[in-house]
Amino acid sequence: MDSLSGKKCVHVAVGVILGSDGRILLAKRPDHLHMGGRWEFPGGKVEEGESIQQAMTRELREELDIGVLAMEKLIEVRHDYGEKQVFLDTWCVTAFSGKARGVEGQALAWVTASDLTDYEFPDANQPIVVAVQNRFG
Ligand SMILES: Nc1nc2c([nH]c(=O)n2[C@@H]2O[C@H](COP(=O)(O)OP(=O)(O)OP(=O)(O)O)[C@@H](O)[C@H]2O)c(=O)[nH]1
Ligand SMILES: [Mg+2]
Repeated sequence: MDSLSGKKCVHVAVGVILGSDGRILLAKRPDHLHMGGRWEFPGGKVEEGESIQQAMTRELREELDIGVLAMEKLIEVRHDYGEKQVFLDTWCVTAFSGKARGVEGQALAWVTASDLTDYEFPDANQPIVVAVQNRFG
């Protein structure tokens, strides 16, 4: 809990998943969720007692049925949505096992770093897109 605002800060594991051809995996958020209909980097909330690696591994197994083999830190982004604050703990997933599929029925897209600007992301994601383009663009 953020003691200044009293608003809960949600710690989110965000995965920039790199395919073997250098493209990046995006997933479409279901319409009924927060920021629904926008494209996101797969991931989800870090649970109590979990490390970021454990959370990323669990979320990407649940959402995409892949196994995280290697990840490295990219950027930390804090954003206030008004109704909630998010801490997007963003890592590049540089190696994974299996073939990604949208386990929850979500659409997936493999996108080059330079094409990321064609996609509509949640409001917090702009610094992530810039960081990805700086590193891989
Ligand atoms: N996964 C993900 N979440 C993001 C991104 N950008 C962003 O603002 N978020 C926000 O982070 C929060 C948590 O993400 P989530 O909804 O994926 O959490 P989750 O998988 O644990 O789902 P759940 O709510 O069903 O437990 C949401 O409010 C979401 O809008 C992003 O690129 N990827
Ligand atoms: Mg999620």
